[in-house]
Amino acid sequence: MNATTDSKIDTNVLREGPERKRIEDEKIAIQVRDLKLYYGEKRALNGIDLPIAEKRVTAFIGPSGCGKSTLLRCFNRMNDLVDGVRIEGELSINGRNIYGKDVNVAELRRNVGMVFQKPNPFPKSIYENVAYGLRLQGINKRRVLDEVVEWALKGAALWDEVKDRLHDNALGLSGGQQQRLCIARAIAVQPQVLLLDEPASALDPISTLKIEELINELKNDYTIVIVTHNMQQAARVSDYTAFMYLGDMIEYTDTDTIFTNPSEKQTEDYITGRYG
Ligand SMILES: Nc1ncnc2c1ncn2[C@@H]1O[C@H](COP(=O)(O)OP(=O)(O)OP(=O)(O)O)[C@@H](O)[C@H]1O
Repeated sequence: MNATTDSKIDTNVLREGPERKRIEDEKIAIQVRDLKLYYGEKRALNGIDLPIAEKRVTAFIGPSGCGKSTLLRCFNRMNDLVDGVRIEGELSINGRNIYGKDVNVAELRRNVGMVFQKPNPFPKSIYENVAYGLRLQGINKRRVLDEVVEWALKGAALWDEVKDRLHDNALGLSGGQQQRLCIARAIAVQPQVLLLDEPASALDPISTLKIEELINELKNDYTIVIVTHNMQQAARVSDYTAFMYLGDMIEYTDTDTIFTNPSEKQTEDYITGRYG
């Protein structure tokens, strides 16, 4: 699947039926208010307002450099690790401002898992990759770990492929399997929110499909936010889509509407491949 050339949206992949989702009817898991982010002097996010619905998939789309990953990384304070970053505004998860003074960032990251573009398993066994977060929490009981490892690998649709080689090195898995392992590692600690930064961009079409099916399953239990360059993918997997441009949130609505009847010309130009 080509991330950049499939700009024509097959509307058959969009949900059918008269009911369109409305953010007003949703329980809001993450609230972003007037969020500004500066890398040194340069402003990368220009006052973003965005409610994110619980147990839904929200996609961020937009041309390269518009701030999608920067915004995603605000949700688990990954930007704290970048020198010279300054953030203004508010970002609450389940009603709690995650930039507040009393926030335990390690705990926040446990609660807000992240999967990156390039699969990044540790050079350890498949089993130990999944058990890693639990061991960090001091959980070492074999029986508990066995159960969670199996549950997470099943949740990530990888169990059947690896159950007979749990103690093999994770680096021996294919790229698509490694990415599902990273998803298993992320869900093993049972976060509430899962951030996916172009999780399928390095994968072949079959692995991509598996990841998309998995996202569909996972949204029963998790609030998912995904950055993708692939608009077919955004249309297939997400309930809500935000189109960003040069650090601004241009349009945010249900995915069906954004791909069939966007209200902003910039959105339309982007999804029809006129720029980006
Ligand atoms: N660590 C950093 N230091 C300085 N500027 C940065 C840093 N990371 C990102 N930027 C800048 O912030 C802006 C937004 O970048 P970001 O990576 O969030 O965009 P994006 O929409 O995710 O792009 P892409 O689709 O190419 O991944 C860009 O102008 C980028 O150059």
